[in-house]
Amino acid sequence: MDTNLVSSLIPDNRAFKRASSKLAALFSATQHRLPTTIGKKVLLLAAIGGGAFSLVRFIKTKKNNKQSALVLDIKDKDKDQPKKKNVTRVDAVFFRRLAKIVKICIPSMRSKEFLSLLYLTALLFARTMLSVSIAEIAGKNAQNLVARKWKEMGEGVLKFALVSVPASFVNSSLKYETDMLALRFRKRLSEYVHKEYLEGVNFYKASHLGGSDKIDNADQRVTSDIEQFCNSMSNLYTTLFKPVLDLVLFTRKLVVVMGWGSPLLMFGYFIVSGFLKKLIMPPFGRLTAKQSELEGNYRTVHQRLITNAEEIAFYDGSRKERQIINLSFGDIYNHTSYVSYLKCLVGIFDGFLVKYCASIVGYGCMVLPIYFGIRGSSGKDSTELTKDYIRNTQLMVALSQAIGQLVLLGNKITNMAGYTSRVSELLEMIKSIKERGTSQFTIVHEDEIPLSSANSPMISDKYDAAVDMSAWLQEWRRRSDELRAVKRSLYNNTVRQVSGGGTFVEGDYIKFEDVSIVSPEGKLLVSDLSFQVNPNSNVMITGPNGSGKSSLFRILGELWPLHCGTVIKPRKEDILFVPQKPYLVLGTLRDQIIYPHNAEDMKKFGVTDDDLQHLLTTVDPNGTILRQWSWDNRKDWNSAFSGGQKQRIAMARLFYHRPQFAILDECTSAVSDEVEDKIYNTCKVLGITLFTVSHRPQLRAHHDYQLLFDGRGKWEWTKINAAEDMKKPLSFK
Ligand SMILES: Nc1ncnc2c1ncn2[C@@H]1O[C@H](COP(=O)(O)OP(=O)(O)OP(=O)(O)O)[C@@H](O)[C@H]1O
Repeated sequence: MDTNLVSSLIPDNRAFKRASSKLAALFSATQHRLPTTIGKKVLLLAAIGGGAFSLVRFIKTKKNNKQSALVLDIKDKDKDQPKKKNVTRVDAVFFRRLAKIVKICIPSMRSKEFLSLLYLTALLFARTMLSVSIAEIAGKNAQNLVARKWKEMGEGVLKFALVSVPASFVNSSLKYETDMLALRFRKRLSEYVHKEYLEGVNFYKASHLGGSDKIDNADQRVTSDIEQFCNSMSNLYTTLFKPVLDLVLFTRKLVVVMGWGSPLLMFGYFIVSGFLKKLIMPPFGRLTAKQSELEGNYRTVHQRLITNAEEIAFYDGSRKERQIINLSFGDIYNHTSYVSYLKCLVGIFDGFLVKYCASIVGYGCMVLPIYFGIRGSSGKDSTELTKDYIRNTQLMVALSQAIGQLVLLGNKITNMAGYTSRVSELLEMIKSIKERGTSQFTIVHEDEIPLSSANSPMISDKYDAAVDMSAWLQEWRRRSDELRAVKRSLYNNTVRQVSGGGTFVEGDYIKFEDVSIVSPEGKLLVSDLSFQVNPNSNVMITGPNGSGKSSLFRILGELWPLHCGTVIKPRKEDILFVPQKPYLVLGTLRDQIIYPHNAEDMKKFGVTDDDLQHLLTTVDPNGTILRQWSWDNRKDWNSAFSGGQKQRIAMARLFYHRPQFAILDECTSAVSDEVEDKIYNTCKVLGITLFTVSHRPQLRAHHDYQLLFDGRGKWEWTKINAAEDMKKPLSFK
């Protein structure tokens, strides 16, 4: 502020005059330190450079954000479904939805939440009253100080100390009550959602039945989104109530001491700046909802990793899963940096218009009546003017803060619109599921199947259905032999950390020497196991439930430590595990076959979609999969495929990788005997040596040896005589 203007307001105060002239001297010294022209140039360059840098960053951030939205579509979402309406604006829909949720959070006037709201209101009211009285005391103290009235000054300080006790209590209680209100809202809303979501089989329908009722990231919505919504609602009440109350009280006070002119000027200013702000405001509601969705995706991919940890570990799928998780996090990173940047831009605007410009207008409002000597200021002495000045400054600052907070409230409300839409969608979808409960699914006729399915590779021009399959499989075997070295380069397994007391040795065959299988809980499942499997001699493993069949593979796959003995086995990438529970990765139909490879790996190996089609047709001759989906289709494959289709996909994956050894852990139980025979014959043609866990005697026909566990630690290794043993039960001798 102009120091001369201040001095003129307080003409008798010499100390103040001295201080202000020192300040003015300091100011002018700083101004003259740089030659003016150079200083201006430097400032101009800095401003242009800063502006250009900000612009480039803004464009870059915006571009990144767009790319991520295009590339990172990794959600378990059916793209063929029509888009759900997603309203995240602050409009009538928002207020309607908000009113519905508020009704759930505050069910009655006698509810805890309503009482909590009343208490919070009383605290807010008390805080404003205390602020007004602190402003009065501060003004009086300043007056007494300037007038050197030490006794009154002492009383003033004492009053200040007395007021500070309830002020501290009120401030801390306000924070506590706001948090508690949010927690109470969350309890109500969560319990309501739990009741609806877990009623009957709603949770199943919500996550497994497709269509517009399908809830994506239900867990994220129920846990995080509800919490965020309740926090923002509780905070909104506090931040809305305070400025409104301040506005009324401080305006009243100001009108008494300064008349209507100054407050009206202040209001006018904020109405204009509020309008300007609305013009430039980015769609923060939609961006907040998007942020929650991305956080939900990120949570989902981590959750999938935990749920399917064993299957992924068996497939050695960490590389692919890392890509998926990084992609999902990258999406969050890009989006968050874009939103932060927009917030920064809006913050610059807010700071300029709402804080600094408002202060300038405030000073104008305060100084002009004194300057022109209106409202009785002309006859006042310096102590009176100092008192007025300090009191009016505090009132004006409080008023401008109150109006500023109301203008800034727009940011909070748009943010809240995002959470409101996420929570409302959840409630609306659950309601729709409940209402649809007994309705039937609509039959879609062949000619109504969407275009993407009509493009399915089954009718692709390139695919030659009449090709001689056994010749094609021989050719595939030759090609995959050539590719083995390239595939090996994908994994860096030469140095392996082996935990436990036993030894792993690399070899061209599988051999167990005096190996005991011990469970993580220390239970001895099989003791001193010794056998050898050479290439092209298949082994069948049988035994009662829980006898340690899968555990044998956990050791072979190095998921469990080797307790004792020696295991000789080929490199990790030469053994493929096909677990009991077929694992389906997030991604396209193509990704399901080539897992844990990705599309780039497949291209690198020279494998085409037609090759994949041949492989899939081997296990799915009627085309139950390819007639429905094309290679680029993305689905929630766990729900989309039937049990048998999942197993067929797992087998096509086995043929794609064509390892030297394959471990089949009861993974053909859901396909017909005919398809099962076909699968085993194809493995023979491709030269895959099998290790099969099965309880079905007829599978002996495809195996050379049998390893039998008795469930009490004993085992038996026998040569299979298919003709004799076919009908024998699979029991210990
Ligand atoms: N992660 C684990 N922690 C503790 N115990 C485990 C774990 N995994 C398996 N077990 C135990 O090890 C034992 C053998 O399990 P395994 O899965 O090898 O049985 P299985 O012979 O394959 O049975 P099934 O025929 O039912 O598949 C079981 O008693 C099981 O409870």
